[in-house]
Amino acid sequence: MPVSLLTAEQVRVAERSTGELLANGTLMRRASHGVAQVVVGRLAATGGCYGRTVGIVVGAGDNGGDALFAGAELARRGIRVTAVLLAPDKAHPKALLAFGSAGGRLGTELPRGLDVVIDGVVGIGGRGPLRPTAAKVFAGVAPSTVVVAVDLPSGVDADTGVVHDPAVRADITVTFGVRRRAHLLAGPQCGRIVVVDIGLPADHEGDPDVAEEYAPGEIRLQALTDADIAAAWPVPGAHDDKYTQGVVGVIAGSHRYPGAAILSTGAAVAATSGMVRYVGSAHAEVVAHRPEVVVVPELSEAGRVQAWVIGPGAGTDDAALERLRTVLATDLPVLVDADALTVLAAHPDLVIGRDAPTLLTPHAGEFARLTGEPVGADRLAAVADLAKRWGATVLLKGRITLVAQADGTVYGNDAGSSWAATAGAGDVLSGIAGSLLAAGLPPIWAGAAAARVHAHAARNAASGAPIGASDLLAALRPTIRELLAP
Ligand SMILES: NC(=O)C1=CN([C@@H]2O[C@H](COP(=O)(O)OP(=O)(O)OC[C@H]3O[C@@H](n4cnc5c(N)ncnc54)[C@H](OP(=O)(O)O)[C@@H]3O)[C@@H](O)[C@H]2O)[C@@H](O)CC1
Ligand SMILES: Nc1ncnc2c1ncn2[C@@H]1O[C@H](COP(=O)(O)OP(=O)(O)O)[C@@H](O)[C@H]1O
Ligand SMILES: [K+]
Repeated sequence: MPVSLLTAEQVRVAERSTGELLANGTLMRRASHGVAQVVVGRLAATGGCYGRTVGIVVGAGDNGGDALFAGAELARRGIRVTAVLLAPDKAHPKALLAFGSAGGRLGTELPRGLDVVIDGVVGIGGRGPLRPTAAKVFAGVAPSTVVVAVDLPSGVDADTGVVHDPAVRADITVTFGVRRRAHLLAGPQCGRIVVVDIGLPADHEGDPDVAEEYAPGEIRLQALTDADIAAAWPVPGAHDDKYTQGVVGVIAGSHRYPGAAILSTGAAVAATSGMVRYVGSAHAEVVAHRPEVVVVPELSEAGRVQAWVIGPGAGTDDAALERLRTVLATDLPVLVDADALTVLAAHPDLVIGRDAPTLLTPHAGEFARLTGEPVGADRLAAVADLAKRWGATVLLKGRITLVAQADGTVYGNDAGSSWAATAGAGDVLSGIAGSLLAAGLPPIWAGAAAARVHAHAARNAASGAPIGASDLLAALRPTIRELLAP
């Protein structure tokens, strides 16, 4: 089941729904216990707890309360804990008392050479960047110190994932009950994310939607899991043949840029069974790499397909516009990428009002061409807005890929590494997503599943060293095998 990522307000609604547990502080005790356990686990794995040193940076709200209660628990285990209170008169009174009784010390700055620092400056109540006093404290933290953020790294916006400057960069983020949007949108800033069960309804009823109510058109952010994707991935059945599984047509590449055609068709061949057609002037090169691709130079000669991919390395001249016009006039799903997006930017009417599914796959530069302005810091709002205005599904590329449907549903994927930031990687993505579209997956699923498999393949191919797009392509089949039969 896709994982939901909630806004700060939705998290507060979920917390309020527990009634007494919130009012009597049980939730906070569970949350702080979770934080302490993570820190203990980390110390235990690297030599044990006794005599180790932990610093706590404490803000004015309940996030600081969590940190202080966690600090009390750590102090009782023989750890030397020092807390810096950023707003001493506002620090959570009960937590401060517990911290002092357990033997925790207060300081005006953090000791040097700490094993762990706990960021309890702000959580979902935070606004804007770290304030100067907090920034000064974190500036003195050594790179070898493990930074554990309570709920969110402070300075990261809970709803948009915008990483303000300065902000805390965490190695581990411990959160409570349900994931916040920033845990996906600012994944690299959060480090490893640990979700602690604090007894919110959503934890127990197996339904992450319990806490959520959405008005029509409101953004609803989710992440597909490997299990979701494996369940949806097209696998041929006993009565399938090459046609029944969906034929994808790829219009890509040129004499000048044959590589895009080879990468896109190669990915389409690897991603699903069935059949791949190719239209374009790189047909000889495509067949030389993949003899199973059925190639023709002209669109008018192409046989039937169930979805089109158009654009990678395909040019932006009048002929390219005509081909784009022709495929978008069909009632087939169409994936528009690369050069075709540049052409489309001048002719948005070709997509707006189209009844059949359309998947646009821009990187940030192409996105700016489509909308006339940069993506901006709030990528989620930007991609959801374009999808809504154009009535299309939009996949915005990057380390965090966001795929937005016109109704406000957005699937996000953190690639987990950035090895895919290499020329031609987008051509591979287009082939994967196109073949999934041809197999009948809705565009948001085709885009999100392709992005996740693409990211896994990049990581597998790289395993610690740089890759080119051909390496990513070669890793696709083993990656899909691993996904389907883990
Ligand atoms: N509800 C529950 O049951 C549970 C809640 N839980 C925990 O509570 C957290 C939410 O607590 P919260 O609502 O008190 O807000 P919180 O994130 O501590 O920050 C607000 C304070 O920070 C300040 N401030 C704002 N921006 C700032 C900045 N940039 N830099 C510095 N300071 C800044 C601002 O004060 P100001 O200085 O502006 O007066 C404001 O008072 C949540 O994330 C989770 O950890 C868990 O225990 C589970 C159960
Ligand atoms: N920093 C990054 N981390 C992870 N993946 C990335 C990063 N930057 C780009 N990618 C992925 O690599 C691919 C690049 O696509 P694109 O920019 O169209 O490249 P090209 O046009 O050269 O094929 C996309 O799938 C994108 O999501
Ligand atoms: K925090």
